[in-house]
Amino acid sequence: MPKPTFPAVSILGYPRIGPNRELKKALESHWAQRTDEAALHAAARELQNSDLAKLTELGLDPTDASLPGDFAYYDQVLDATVALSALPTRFADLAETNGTIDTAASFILARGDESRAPLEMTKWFDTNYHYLVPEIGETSPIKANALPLVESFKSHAAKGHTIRPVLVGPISYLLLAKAEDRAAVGFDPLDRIDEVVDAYAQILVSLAAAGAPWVQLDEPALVTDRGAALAVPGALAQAVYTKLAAATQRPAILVTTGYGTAGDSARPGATAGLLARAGIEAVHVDLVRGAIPQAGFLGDLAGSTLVGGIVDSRNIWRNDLSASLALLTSLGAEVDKAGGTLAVGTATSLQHVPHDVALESNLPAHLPEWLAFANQKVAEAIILAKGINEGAAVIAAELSAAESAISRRTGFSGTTVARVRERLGNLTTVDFRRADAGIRKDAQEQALALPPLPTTTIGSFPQTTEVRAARAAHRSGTLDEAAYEGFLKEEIARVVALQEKLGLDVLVHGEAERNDMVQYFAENFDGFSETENGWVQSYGSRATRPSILWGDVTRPAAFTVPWITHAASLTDKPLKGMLTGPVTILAWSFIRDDVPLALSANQVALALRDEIADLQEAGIGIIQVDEPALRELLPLRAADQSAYLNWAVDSFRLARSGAADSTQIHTHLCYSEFGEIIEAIDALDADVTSIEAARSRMEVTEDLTSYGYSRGIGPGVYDIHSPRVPSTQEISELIGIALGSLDPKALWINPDCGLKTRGYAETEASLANLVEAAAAARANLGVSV
Ligand code: MET
Ligand SMILES: [Zn+2]
Repeated sequence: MPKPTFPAVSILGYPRIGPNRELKKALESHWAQRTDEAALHAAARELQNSDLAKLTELGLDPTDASLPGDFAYYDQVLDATVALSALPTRFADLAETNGTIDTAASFILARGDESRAPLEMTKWFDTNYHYLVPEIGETSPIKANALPLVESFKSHAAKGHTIRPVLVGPISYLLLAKAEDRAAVGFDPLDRIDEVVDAYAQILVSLAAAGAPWVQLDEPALVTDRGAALAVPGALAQAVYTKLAAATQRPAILVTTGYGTAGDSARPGATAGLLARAGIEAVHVDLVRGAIPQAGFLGDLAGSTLVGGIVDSRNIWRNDLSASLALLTSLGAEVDKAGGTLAVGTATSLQHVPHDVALESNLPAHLPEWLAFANQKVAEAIILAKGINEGAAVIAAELSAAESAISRRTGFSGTTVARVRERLGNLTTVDFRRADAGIRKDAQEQALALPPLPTTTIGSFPQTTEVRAARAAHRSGTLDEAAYEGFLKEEIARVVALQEKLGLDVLVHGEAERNDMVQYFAENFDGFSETENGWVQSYGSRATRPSILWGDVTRPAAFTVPWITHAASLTDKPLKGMLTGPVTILAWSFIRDDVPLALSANQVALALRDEIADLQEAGIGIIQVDEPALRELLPLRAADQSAYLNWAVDSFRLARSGAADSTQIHTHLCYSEFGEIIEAIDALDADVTSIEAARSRMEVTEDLTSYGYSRGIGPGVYDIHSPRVPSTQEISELIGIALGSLDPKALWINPDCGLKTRGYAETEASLANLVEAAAAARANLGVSV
């Protein structure tokens, strides 16, 4: 029997939060017990219906499974945990009598309860989306629960939408999981693949019985080093998909491999051929981040469809339709030769981009025509499918519109700024280097005269309702410039007085003027713009609004200096100036696709370098350049990592190398495990590095010491992610652990991260304990101040 052909055009997934963040509102009011579960389901269903109606209106066929059924209340990996009833042992009591996980239980997995921490959250591949990490042990249950998928399919079918249920695939699910704490040493979640595959096979049968013609299994983990090794001939992926393909009575299967190149990167396309020969009907390749399948590697596609993920779903730029059409045409010829059919799709789910450019009314005039958010991208995929199937002439108007928009983008005055390019061109190695650490240390000791084990914070203080209200009022024009400035100055004075009262050694201004540590910089640099409604899901009900970097970066004027010098004028203690580093600014913005990222990083670095010079000039002797996202952009394949780390580290060094020997440069890292990139952290050559460490009980301190890191280090002594106040005793213990491997002269005492999400009550109590624990540690060392 010939295999069914996949629709000529589809998308892998669509933003789930709603154009007006409807899902956020529905979830949060349910969690706050303002609405019951039925109301939540109704609101979610209404949002899904309107999203599907929108996709249909844009031109996806509602009857042939072109519409992705990728809805998730919280997270797609959590939904796979639900589909497998894979309750971690520590949550075993949440199981229904038939072993399944219901909606209420899934929210406890996601958010924890009084007695249990939630599932760990971690970044989804190299994106800013966070998924809930499955915890799998030798005996944790694995039992198919197709009901939520079946019900969703049926209810949409009843409304005329034949969706294609989407599920994280079995290999990726287990590769994204971690072993339960209680599992035996050496146990690997992948040990349970056979049971997981059996459960998937049962889910497929249930979906077929419900009438689903297609199902989508996402296998992005096949693009990582570990997964890639499983996606070559004779390895696990072949066995798993041969087994699933052999399931009787199942929907046709699309396997997707977004975020890079699946399998052997020297043989792009080979994994698609392998899965097709295993009996899978459609295989997707990422043509944006992954390598283009080359002649010969696809081998025999055995009548399958290759879905070419040509529309970038990680970024917001309008597609260069002519280039895409050319690429698809030549790929189509290869696919044809290999005995397959080419269809058009997106590189990954569109969950990483906002809904619609049409929702923006405040962008600078030149920008909208350069952009494509999710809805525009759907239209682009449809146009490209038309182009390859009916010929370029049919889409001539769209090709030429895209071409002229792109040529206006290239020619726009801010896209390439000669003086910025010239300044970059004139850089030499000297611009990336400071004097030896030892020389700097002596100069700083003289200039700053800090006590041993200096205490400090990471920068932000609680962003109270009043702070947010004042910012909103300023934004909307009801609070004028002078009144807003007055408000912020008072807020800074309060924060400085509080730190003096607490007895902290190095003070900060508190960051009340910043809505967000990246957006604030984007607003003050030229080359960036902010959206009004460009929300992208970060995790659960949370969304961020990344700025858009569209041009060469310049700094019209000093902008942090007034706030920081105001703070400094109110105290005799040293005041630490606070900046966000180049990598983090880029990681949390939409970046350019017309220049290398390293070039943008150095442009941001130069803008920061000028700000640092101005801060120093204004008498600020300590400056922190935060790089919490340094680990996040690390490429998925080891072979690509050192090139990234080189430019990332260089951009940091460029930003701070204008500082005098006596100016103490700090950096701050958080949000992930940094063990893997210790060498790069050392290469940043900051005078002091504060780093998240409390939850891992100072693990990183030892890693750093054994690497030979010898400059200042502030491993966080308390976790700021919850309102819990750490006792003095607890903090003392962590300080003790740090002192076990560190030179006391190098140790700083600080929390894990900024305090902006905390309230004042717990902040004051926690910092008081921190100061007390530091004093006790000094006394133990036989020093006092
Ligand atoms: C995510 S890192 C945050 C650093 C920033 N300076 C703050 O204290 O909020
Ligand atoms: Zn942080």
